Amino acid sequence: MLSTSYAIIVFVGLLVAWLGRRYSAQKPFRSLPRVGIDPGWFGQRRRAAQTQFYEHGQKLLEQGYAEYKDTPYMIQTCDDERLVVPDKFIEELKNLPDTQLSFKEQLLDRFMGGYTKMDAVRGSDYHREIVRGPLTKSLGNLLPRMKEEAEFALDRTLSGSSSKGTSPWPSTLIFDAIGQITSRIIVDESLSRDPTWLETIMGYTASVAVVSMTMRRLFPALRPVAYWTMECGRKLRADMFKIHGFLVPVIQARRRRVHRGNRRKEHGGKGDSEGPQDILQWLSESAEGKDAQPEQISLKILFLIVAAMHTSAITAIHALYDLCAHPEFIEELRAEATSAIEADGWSTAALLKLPKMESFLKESGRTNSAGIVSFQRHALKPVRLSNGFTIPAGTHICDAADARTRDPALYPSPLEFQPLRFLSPNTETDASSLFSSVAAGDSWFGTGRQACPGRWYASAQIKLVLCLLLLKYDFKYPEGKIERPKNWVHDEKTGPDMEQMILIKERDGRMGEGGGSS
Ligand code: HEM
Repeated sequence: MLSTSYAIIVFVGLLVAWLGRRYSAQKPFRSLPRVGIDPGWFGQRRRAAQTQFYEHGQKLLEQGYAEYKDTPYMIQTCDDERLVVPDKFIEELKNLPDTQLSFKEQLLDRFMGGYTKMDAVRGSDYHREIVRGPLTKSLGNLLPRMKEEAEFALDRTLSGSSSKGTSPWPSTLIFDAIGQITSRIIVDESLSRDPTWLETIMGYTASVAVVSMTMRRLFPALRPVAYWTMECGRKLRADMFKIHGFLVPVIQARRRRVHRGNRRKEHGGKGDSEGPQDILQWLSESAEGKDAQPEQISLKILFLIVAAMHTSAITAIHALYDLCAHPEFIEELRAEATSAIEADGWSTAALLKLPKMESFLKESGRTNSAGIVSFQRHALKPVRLSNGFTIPAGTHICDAADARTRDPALYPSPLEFQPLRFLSPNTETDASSLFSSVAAGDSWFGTGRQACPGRWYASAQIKLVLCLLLLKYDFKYPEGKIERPKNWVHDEKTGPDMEQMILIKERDGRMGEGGGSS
């Protein structure tokens, strides 16, 4: 009897504490408007609200964008509740330090960093600094290598499928080219062309996506069990294990080489000349303490693979689809690329003389959002907005980037694809007209201080692949297909239809037209 009363008292105490926590967590947002179904005080309508967002998130955010220009509003997404911040406030937030508004923390949260091991980048920024520093600064030196890999991969994919009498999927063609370039930039050794390594790094991002999506929908207490028992968890662990198995011996061998060189120098001999110029080396040289352990370096490479590969490939696939849908523009871009490369060779200088391509890529980015929200940040400290509202610590914020791209006040005739919409008369001096620029606030690469540090590399890589395609190949949709395929939208993600065919042949006619059809 006594123990029953005791249990009831404990239960009521816990319930009151839980209600108190929920009340104080939700209180700051109660005065704000909301779009979509309210999940309710006890989360009793959360499932319905999540399903609504999964199916109609894009429409809901369009509604929010139209109705709330001056006030932040709440929305239940497929995982947490978000505070959507209208454009008006982004200027005041975009340059806050990541100790206050953190891109990384929200990313690790959404991508289940503890399970996917992406949390290896928590607590240090070597990965970001390597990309922003040595990678970007070395672009000029890296370009010949990038071109070699792109040509190798395009040729491999096209000759492979032409020998089977088929056309490759454009998505396969682009993923192979981007994957091969990135592979060599990560590790400039024969490993970069090893088929098992390539297959593993290319499949790894998909494994991360599946695990994080699966885990996010599970009750937190069930996640550890799911991670160890579900097929997607097993696949992710196997991918990571294989990638470590490839990278760790390379890191160790390089360190042994440096060590031997240093000993030779100590004894008056000659040390080794400069080490390889690749991401693995830059990370190994700059990381300190625990971060310098080979497994930790390998985990940081895994993070960069997720950040770099899929994003770049999807951007290039969109661009290819948009080009096929605007064949009249192909000749214009081809002429521009031809004259830039005739003048400066295959160099970064040439890639900066493509004003039409820059505008075209920006328009392709505008009309094919990377996701329906952007500027995703986790508030680590409270932030006071100019309208007096304080964003509490712990809030996940975002902006309605996709809805913004169709705002006629910002983009006249927003539903029309205008390849030269962003053309600037002075591309060479007007950095904001470049695809890599985040100055105008409408970039694929994010906003402000924590915008993508890989954007210069990504832009060079995509322009390189497009130039190669334009100069060496003719491509078009199969007969009867005029418009580009519609993008899919689920949850907060969108992407191109991966199964659209295009016909592609070498321009000198050596390679026969593939047999793909729509
Ligand atoms: C077209 C390809 C790419 C797109 C569209 C893209 C997009 C983005 C976006 C939107 C962000 C978040 C920025 C924000 O919210 O303001 C980001 C962050 C990041 N990106 Fe990219 N990215 C691309 C390619 C790359 C490449 C090639 C690399 C590396 C070589 C890279 C490395 C990173 C890293 C390390 C971060 C995290 C930065 C941080 O922790 O503050 N990205 N990217």
